Amino acid sequence: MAFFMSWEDNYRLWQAADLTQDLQAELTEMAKDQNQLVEAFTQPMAFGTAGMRGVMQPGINAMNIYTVRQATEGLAQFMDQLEPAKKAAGVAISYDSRYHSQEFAFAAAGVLGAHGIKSFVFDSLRPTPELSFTVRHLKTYAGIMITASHNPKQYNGYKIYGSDGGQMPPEEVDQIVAYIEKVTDLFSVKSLTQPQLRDAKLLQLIGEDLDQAYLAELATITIRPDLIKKVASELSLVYSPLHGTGKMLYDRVFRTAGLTQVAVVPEQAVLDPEFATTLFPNPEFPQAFELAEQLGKNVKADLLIATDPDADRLGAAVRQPNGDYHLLTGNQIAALMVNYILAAKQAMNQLPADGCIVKSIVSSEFATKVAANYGIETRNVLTGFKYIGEQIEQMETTGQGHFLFGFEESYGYLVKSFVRDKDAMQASVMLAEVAAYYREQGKTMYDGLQELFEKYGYFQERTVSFDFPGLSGQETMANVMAAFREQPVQAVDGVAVTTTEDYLHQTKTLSDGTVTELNLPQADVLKYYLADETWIAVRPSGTEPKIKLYFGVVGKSVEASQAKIDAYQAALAPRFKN
Ligand SMILES: O=P(O)(O)OC[C@H]1O[C@H](O)[C@H](O)[C@@H](O)[C@@H]1O
Repeated sequence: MAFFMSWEDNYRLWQAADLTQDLQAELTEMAKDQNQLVEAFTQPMAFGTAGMRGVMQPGINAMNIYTVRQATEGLAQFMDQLEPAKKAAGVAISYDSRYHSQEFAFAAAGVLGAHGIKSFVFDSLRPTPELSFTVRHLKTYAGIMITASHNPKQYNGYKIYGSDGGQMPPEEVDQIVAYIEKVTDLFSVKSLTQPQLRDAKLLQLIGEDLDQAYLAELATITIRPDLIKKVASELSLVYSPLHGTGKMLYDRVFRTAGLTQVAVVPEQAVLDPEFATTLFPNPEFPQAFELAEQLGKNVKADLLIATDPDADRLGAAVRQPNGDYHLLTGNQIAALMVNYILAAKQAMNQLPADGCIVKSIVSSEFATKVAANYGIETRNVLTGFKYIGEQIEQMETTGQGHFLFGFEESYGYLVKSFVRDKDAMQASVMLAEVAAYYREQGKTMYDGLQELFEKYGYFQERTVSFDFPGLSGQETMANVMAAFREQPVQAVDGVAVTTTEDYLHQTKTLSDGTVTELNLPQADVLKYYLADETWIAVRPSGTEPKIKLYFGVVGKSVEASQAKIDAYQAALAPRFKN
């Protein structure tokens, strides 16, 4: 498929192709709406924050068997020019509960097989973090995860992992993308069938063997098993896999950690590509917790946990004194875990002097402040867990720094480095242990959060998204970002901006005009620091057609902090008008 062809030419090629029956029918349906054709046939899919993600439909800007083969052909050609041992190390492949996920996984194996590259494919769906673990455990050269994470059911996606188990960083992905772009005829990519792969010994199914190895590592997450044991009979949890891969392991994960009172939300423990009980299978949205809350009230659960369909994100709600549930934000969950991990390790004399936590530049300073109290450094990276993975790799190869925790505000956390992406299985165990910690003191996690607020300040954050769908949306987003640079923000709601960081130009500008260089990779992000400890960031999302506006404030109460955010949001909102 030529990339510089008009959408009409691309569309004609697809019309003439011998498509699968489903895609043929969908193409006929799409023909009724020219806008849809323009969207699907103008430009190919891009690799964003978390790989390639798009709606499942015909087209070059869509997820379908042909674009999956095309992407894999690029990876295979890239691997062809590696030294033989690396190529021979093969590729691990997993997939989630979405429509076509398994089909795409085996399609990828088929293309790799046509290049003589061996695939290790899961016998059924497994979490993204388990795939990351598998790449490291089997020492494969790369990994592929077929998932659109928490996106709606119409979407699917393709993530590539490097041999360290982290999502491949942009420099390597760019090399692979250069190969992908050369695959101009999507319909002639060679692919072996499963029997052919097996005959050629280029396919190995994996499953229980990897589960056991991963579970053995998960068993090491608990810092104080004694604590859990002590309160296990009273600590009640509700868990929901939101119709996805968390279902495969949660039971054994919690049991291994010593948690005995775990009730699963039965309707959401059904593997379902429709995600029928959720508006969005995303634990960031309160609606995803409706059924968990009902069950929680029945069993008087202390803690509700939900993981997204590929089990890399985790959301949680804690019981308040009146019996209602309080949804925690990703930043609060991280602060609670950081506080517990550091306190427990310090008490056990296990806190390394060069320990550090890693977070993204759009995540809260709450955890930073907690960590500083224990003398622990916080490193900041760009959005994307791959950058946290990169830091871990650096610490382990240089011996400088000791990874203690990684997180992003977008509900992603990592406790231990046997996985190099966010891991909701690890986080589930750790959060349950935090609940046990408070329970043992006769408190709830809600009380614990209030204590942290009182000690460190009432940190509150909010992420507001402005949607700009379609090709025209891309242009509008570019204009909005350009306007932020052309008419710089000097004050917000009357509060002066003291520092502006522009990650695209890699500059840090103080209000007196002094400019210094930022030492993070280039990215379209602007971050403002205000005179009152507030920070505000703005960036186009790398996974969805939207601009995200982030606020982080500290105040004397939750209400005061929230009121500040309201005022700042109102002041900046006009900049996002179309
Ligand atoms: O803000 P975005 O670019 O949409 O990314 C939001 C999140 O998307 C995915 O979950 C990535 O794995 C995360 O690393 C990222 O934080």
